[in-house]
Amino acid sequence: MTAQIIDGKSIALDIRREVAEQVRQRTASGKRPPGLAVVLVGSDPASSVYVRKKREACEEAGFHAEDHDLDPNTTQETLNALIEQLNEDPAIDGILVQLPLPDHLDADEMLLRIRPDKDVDGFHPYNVGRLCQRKPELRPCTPAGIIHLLDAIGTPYKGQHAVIVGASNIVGRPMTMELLLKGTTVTVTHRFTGDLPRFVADADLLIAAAGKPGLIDGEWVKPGSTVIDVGINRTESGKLIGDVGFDAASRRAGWITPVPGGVGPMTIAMLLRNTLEAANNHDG
Ligand SMILES: Nc1nc2c(c(=O)[nH]1)N[C@@H](CN(C=O)c1ccc(C(=O)N[C@@H](CCC(=O)O)C(=O)O)cc1)CN2
Repeated sequence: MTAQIIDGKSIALDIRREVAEQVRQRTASGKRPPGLAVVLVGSDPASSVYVRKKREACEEAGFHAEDHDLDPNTTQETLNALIEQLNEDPAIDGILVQLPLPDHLDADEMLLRIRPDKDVDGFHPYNVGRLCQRKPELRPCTPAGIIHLLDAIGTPYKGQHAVIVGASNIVGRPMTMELLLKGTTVTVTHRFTGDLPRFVADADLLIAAAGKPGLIDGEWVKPGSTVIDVGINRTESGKLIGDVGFDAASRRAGWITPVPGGVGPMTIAMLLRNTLEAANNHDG
């Protein structure tokens, strides 16, 4: 068997075009464009790439985008004050602070200060709680993007066993909630899980989000399953690879996402969607 490739890049482009069209209609009817503030603290190379991509996507969609590039030594007080200012700014519908923050800053404290209706990352405890309560409002972008991909390939969800590798706040935990909402049986594995190959071999739906290159041997993958690889790891030669051994996995799986060009572009597309949703909510 050779897996079919889930083309996240192309699906994300379709979403971005749809968002741009809705922004065009908004502004044609006299409404202001959605406003997104993108905050980057420091100059971590991967974060700088993601932030640049987010800013380009905003511009292309016709958003009002504000860049806030802060010094790596920025204090918690300065970051908090910026968030207060953006919370009060009527031109800003969404606030995104790129993670991870430098070690001296407390991301949880920062997230608590973002107004939940402007939390387009879906990381504020209010939005996390709403998702857990089965009443999602602004949803974390990467899991929402993965659900979009799974919908696009006609995933049956109910009766399926999903195995999520990695229990991060950004992917693993909200992904669990998204799949529970769909009626899927979910197992979450993490760094203390023994016998990972046994869990992977039982997964109809494998979500690999550990951020460890090649952690999952493609030979473990269940034949005919769907493999979603969230890992984006740069090798010494500069190549991007996922958490799953792609060649062997794609000989066994029914569907598989590539790295790059799979989940990553969906994260950005969903950020645009969330910002448009926040702007529509702010119209009153
Ligand atoms: N505030 C946030 N911080 C982080 C998030 C997030 O959702 N919100 N997620 C990740 C990183 N991330 C978004 O910020 C992200 C990761 C990957 C991509 C992407 O487009 N990847 C491309 C390859 C890009 C490259 O050349 O390196 C791909 O996979 O095709 C976009 C966004 C952590 N931080």
